[in-house]
Amino acid sequence: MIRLFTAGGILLDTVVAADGTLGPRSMGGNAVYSAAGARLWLDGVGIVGRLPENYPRELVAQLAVAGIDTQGLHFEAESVAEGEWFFYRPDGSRADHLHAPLDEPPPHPPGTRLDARTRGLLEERLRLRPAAGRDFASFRRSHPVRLEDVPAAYRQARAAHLAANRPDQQVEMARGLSREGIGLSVDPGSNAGIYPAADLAELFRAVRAFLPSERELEALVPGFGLAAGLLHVQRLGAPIVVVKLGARGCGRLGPDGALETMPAFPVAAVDPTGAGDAFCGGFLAGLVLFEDVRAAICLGTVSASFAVEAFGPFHLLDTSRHTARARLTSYLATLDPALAEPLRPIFSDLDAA
Ligand SMILES: OC[C@H]1O[C@H](O)[C@H](O)[C@@H]1O
Repeated sequence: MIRLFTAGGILLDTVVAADGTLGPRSMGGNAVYSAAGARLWLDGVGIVGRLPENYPRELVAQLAVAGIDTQGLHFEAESVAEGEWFFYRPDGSRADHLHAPLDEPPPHPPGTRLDARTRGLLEERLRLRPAAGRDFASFRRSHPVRLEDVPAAYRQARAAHLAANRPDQQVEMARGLSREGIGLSVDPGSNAGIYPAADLAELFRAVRAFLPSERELEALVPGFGLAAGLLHVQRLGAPIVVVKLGARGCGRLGPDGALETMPAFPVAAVDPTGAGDAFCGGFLAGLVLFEDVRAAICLGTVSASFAVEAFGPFHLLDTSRHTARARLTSYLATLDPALAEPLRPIFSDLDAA
């Protein structure tokens, strides 16, 4: 039985980490990382998305072996010629919209630590090269995930996470799924600043939780800053709003209206790709299990901590629930006791999940 599903992109990513390490080409995409983040806590997690005809079938099979239901994945007749590349900078920012042909071997063996000059030249080369065909971003614009992609077997789910998608279809999915009684979390992604106001109002009416990054919140309500931005978005109608702050954790307005932040779990981060998505999946799993926002934040935080420990989603996907629970306990120990103590009895229910 599907309890929760995620919908969004399924891509092929290549990452150059902030320390210059070139990662292997990996399965990526916001739907994958958010599903992985949820699966860490729950069985019955499905994924909905559209894939190009030439997407490696073995990666989809690997996702299924890791416990994600893949009947919501649909292959299109069209192929993609170019994979995504991301370059992280030491300050945590990322250069994206960079692509290279999928049929070309990587310029250096994965695992190579590129020095600053080599890395800069590679980024520049990818930026300047003419496109050799369809990339994943344009594929997703032509083939957005749609409401009708959600299989009948998923319509009984308690919850769904709508990862960044073409805005018209994200709103359409939110409208349709909320009418069916499915509790939704939504990540606007980099489209945050381009939603027409009427669509945003409709989106906020349909969702339970709105989960932008700091940059996306700023794009939605420019110049407000965190606390006032969160208040403004909440007043627009989103019942729960949590802003993702990257390595600084996340924030929301507490019951007294003041900004309450919760830290990230400190790990040796290898690749931050997908951390925000993994947080969203873990967060929604937490809402399904506990109906408690702080508890949901803890689960999202732990999911994100595993996502950043390796390149690609399979380290997170291969993490056992036992290991996740142990990290949750360690995370609680990093929190202010006033915050942590009320959460301990809530998490004792995790054994039954
Ligand atoms: O944010 C992480 C994911 O979304 C992007 O679309 C990348 O593919 C990446 O895997």
